[in-house]
Formats: sequence, C-alpha cells, structure tokens
Amino acid sequence: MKTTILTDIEGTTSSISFVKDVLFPYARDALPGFVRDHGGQPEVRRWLDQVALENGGICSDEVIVETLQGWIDQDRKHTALKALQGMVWEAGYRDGDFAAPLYPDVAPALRAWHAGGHRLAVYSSGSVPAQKLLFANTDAGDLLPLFDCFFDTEVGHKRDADSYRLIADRLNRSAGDILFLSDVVAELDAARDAGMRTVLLDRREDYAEPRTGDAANGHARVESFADIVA
Ligand SMILES: CSCCC(=O)C(=O)COP(=O)(O)O
Ligand SMILES: [Mg+2]
Repeated sequence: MKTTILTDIEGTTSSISFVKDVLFPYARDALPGFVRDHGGQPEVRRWLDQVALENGGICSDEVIVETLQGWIDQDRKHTALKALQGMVWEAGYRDGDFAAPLYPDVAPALRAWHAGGHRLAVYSSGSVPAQKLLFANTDAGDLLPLFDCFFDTEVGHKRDADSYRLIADRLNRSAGDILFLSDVVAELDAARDAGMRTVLLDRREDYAEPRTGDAANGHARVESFADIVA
C-alpha cells in the first residue's frame, strides 16, 4: 500500500509569516464588521456563543470580538476562533486581497505524490474550510483536487496522540502507513506515539537555527519537500 501523506500547513507548506503577517491581521481587522453583518446567522452565532461561554456567559458582541482579537494576538488555536477566521478569510481570497503562497518545493511534490498514487490529507489548526480555501487559492494554482481528506482541531489537539489515532481511523489506514509532515516537534512526537512515520520540516525562513540532533528528537528532518521519501 502506498503511504498516505498527512501534512500540516503553517511552517510546513506555507511560511509562518504568511499566517502571522497576512492572514491573522486580515482577520483581526475584518472581525468587527463580520460579526456585525453575519452574527445573526446560526453557523456564526454557534461559535460566538462558545466564545461568550468561555468569557463566563452572556456578553456583548463587542466583548466577544475583543476576546477573539486577543486570541489572535496570542496565536490561540481555539476551534471557535479558527472557524470564524476561516469564514472571514473567504472574503479575502474571493476579493483577491491575498493568495496563499506555498514554499516553491511544495506544489511539485504534492503533484508528484498524487500522480504516483499516494493519498494526500491535511491536519492543521486552521479550520477545514480555511484549509480548503488556502489550497484552492495558492500561488501555484488550485491544488484542492489533490487532497481527499482534511482534519482540524475538531478531531483533537495536534499535540495529542489520540488525534492521530482518530485520523488514521478516519482515513481507514493503519498509522504505520501514514507519513505526517510538520514543523512542530511536539506534533511529530504525538504522531509518532500513535504509530505514524514523521518528517520534521525545518524551513530556514521560519526557523533561524537548524533543528538538528536532539532538537529534532529522532524525527527525520528535511528543509524541502523535494527531500522527503514517501
Ligand atoms: C488553514 S490556514 C490558517 C492556518 C492557521 O490558522 C493556523 O493556526 C495554522 O496552524 P498549523 O496547525 O497549520 O500550524
Ligand atoms: Mg505548523
């Protein structure tokens, strides 16, 4: 059976800077207007209510927006924030405010793996709709058709081995047939605990110091998708 490739996004297929310096500020600025215009829609309200609950119960939309903006500044990987960010980014992609830059080695590798019969899947803290938007709007074109499964924190935290066990179940693969790619060693540790193969993406643009030796914690390490052996 061909290895299924499961990839992270931020720091792996796209730079941390794109997420932190483009996507997050766009969401921060657009959130007040988005909540004002769409806060009454059930699929939006559901997430706003979750944020209110964490704030101790009923609070105004203004307080909810301020809470969400604070979470963006802290880079919290909260499922409600991620779901709302995905909805906000939709307008940004649609209006051409940004496209998603991939590292130049990513699209050729994804296309080659897909052509070679490997299944491709994504596991990111970004919501599944946000992941789909990103891969449909990359600077290398629409790569969405290459992927057949997407997972976000609704399956669990990325540093929890059970999340990877659940993903293997959902992919109908044994964990050993899945290769997980990430820039975060703690995520790779969790995937390895669940039985997956792992590769650390150690991008110089994102991490000034190479993470070799103990810093890679025994994970295979590459600086480019071109060097990954699927
Ligand atoms: C799906 S694009 C936005 C990425 C994002 O919001 C994020 O938090 C990235 O986390 P990742 O798990 O891909 O490192
Ligand atoms: Mg990452």
